[in-house]
Amino acid sequence: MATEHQIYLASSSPRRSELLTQIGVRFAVIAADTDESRLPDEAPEDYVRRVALDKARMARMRLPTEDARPVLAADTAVVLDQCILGKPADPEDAARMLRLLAGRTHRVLTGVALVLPTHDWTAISASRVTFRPIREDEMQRYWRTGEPLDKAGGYGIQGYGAVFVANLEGSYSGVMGLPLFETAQLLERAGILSMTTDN
Ligand SMILES: Cc1cn([C@H]2C[C@H](O)[C@@H](COP(=O)(O)OP(=O)(O)OP(=O)(O)O)O2)c(=O)[nH]c1=O
Repeated sequence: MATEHQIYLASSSPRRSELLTQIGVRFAVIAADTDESRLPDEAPEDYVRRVALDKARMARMRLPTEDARPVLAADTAVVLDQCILGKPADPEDAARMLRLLAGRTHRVLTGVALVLPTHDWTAISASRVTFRPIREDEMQRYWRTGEPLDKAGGYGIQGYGAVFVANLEGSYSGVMGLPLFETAQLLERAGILSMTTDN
């Protein structure tokens, strides 16, 4: 049936849904609840890969076994000097993050996982983002837009946060939360083609 979903997206992020829609994949959203704490000495790349996989596996476990459709999940981290900046807790935390990022280059890593009944596939997208210097009053105003709250590193490249981005090397969709090149590769390996409605 043409309208039936091909995969599940284990994510509450509206950005991930938006990005997956962009490449024509038919999906149903399911919850992705997992412990996102970092293990001792865990490299940022290993962390995003593991958390993405955990999200997809946990969601897979809640599906009926006879439903063999793949589950996709992702995890995004903003990394500066091997430290991971999560989502800001309050305006002070958001300003602290922007002070760290301002006038410097940081990395944005997104791990993607596709879990099928018999095997799992993962991929990582790594980008380098350079911010221009940011004034204190801009930080306060940016917080009041409401944008930083639910985003890793406290900014959204797809929103007002774009004005801070002097340079991007890598994947725009990866920074936004779902790298479409890597995601499409995983889906194609699983026999799911985007840009078509006949599978
Ligand atoms: C850096 C950056 C992050 N983000 C977002 C993407 C992710 O939603 C979020 C990182 O948090 P995640 O923990 O990766 O994801 P999430 O909790 O929002 O959603 P879920 O686990 O249910 O899939 O930050 C942007 O939207 N734009 C950006 O420029």
